[in-house]
Amino acid sequence: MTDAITQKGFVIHPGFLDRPAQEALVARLREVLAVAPLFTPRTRRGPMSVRMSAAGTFGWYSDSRGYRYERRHPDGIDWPPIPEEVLAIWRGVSGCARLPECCLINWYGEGARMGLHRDEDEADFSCPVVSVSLGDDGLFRMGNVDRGGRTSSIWLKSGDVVVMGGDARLAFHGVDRIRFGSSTLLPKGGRINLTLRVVT
Ligand SMILES: O=C(O)CCC(=O)C(=O)O
Ligand SMILES: [Fe+2]
Repeated sequence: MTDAITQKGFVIHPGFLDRPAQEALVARLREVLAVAPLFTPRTRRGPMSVRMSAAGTFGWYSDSRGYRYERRHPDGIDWPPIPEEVLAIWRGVSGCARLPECCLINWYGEGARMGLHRDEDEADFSCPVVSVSLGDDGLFRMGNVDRGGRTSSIWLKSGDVVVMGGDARLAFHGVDRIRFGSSTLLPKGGRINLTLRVVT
C-alpha cells in the first residue's frame, strides 16, 4: 500500500488491497451474487449500462419510479449481509463510528460507464462513502459540489480504495470508461466497484 493521494477532497488509497485480499473479496462477492443476482437498473432515460446488486440492510435501486434504497432485492429476497472483509476496509479508512448499511455492487462490462452524479439519497452525510475497485481499470472523474466547474480524473486500479468524505461527500463523480480486459482478477474481464454507505 502506498500513501494516500487527495484530489479535490477525494482521498485515494492506491493498492489498499493486495492481490490475495482482492481474490478473497471476489470469492465473497460471488457468494453474495449467487443469492442476490446482478440486475440492470432502469432510469427514466432507459437501462443503465452498469449492472448492480447489493449487500446489507439496504440496496440502492432505480426503475421508472426513480431512485431509492430498498430493503429487498427485486426478486423479493433480503440482501445478503455485508461480508466481514468489506467491513474491515470500512473500519480501516472511513473514520466513522457507524457501520455501512449498504454495500452497493456495481458491475461494469465492456463499454459500461456511470454518468456524473452525487450520492445524495442517504439521510446522514457525516460518514463518507467508501469505494473499492476490483478488476479492470476505471477512469474516475471527480467534480465539485455544484454541477459544472473543473473536474479531475484518475485511473482507479484493482485494489484501490477511495474515500468520499468531508467536502467530497456531496461532490459530483462518475466513471467515464473502463479499460476492458486490463486486469486478470476477473477471468471474463470487467470491473466491480463496491460503494459502502451509511443510509439512515
Ligand atoms: O464505480 C465507481 O468507481 C463509482 C461508483 C459510484 O459512484 C456509485 O456507485 O455511486
Ligand atoms: Fe456515486
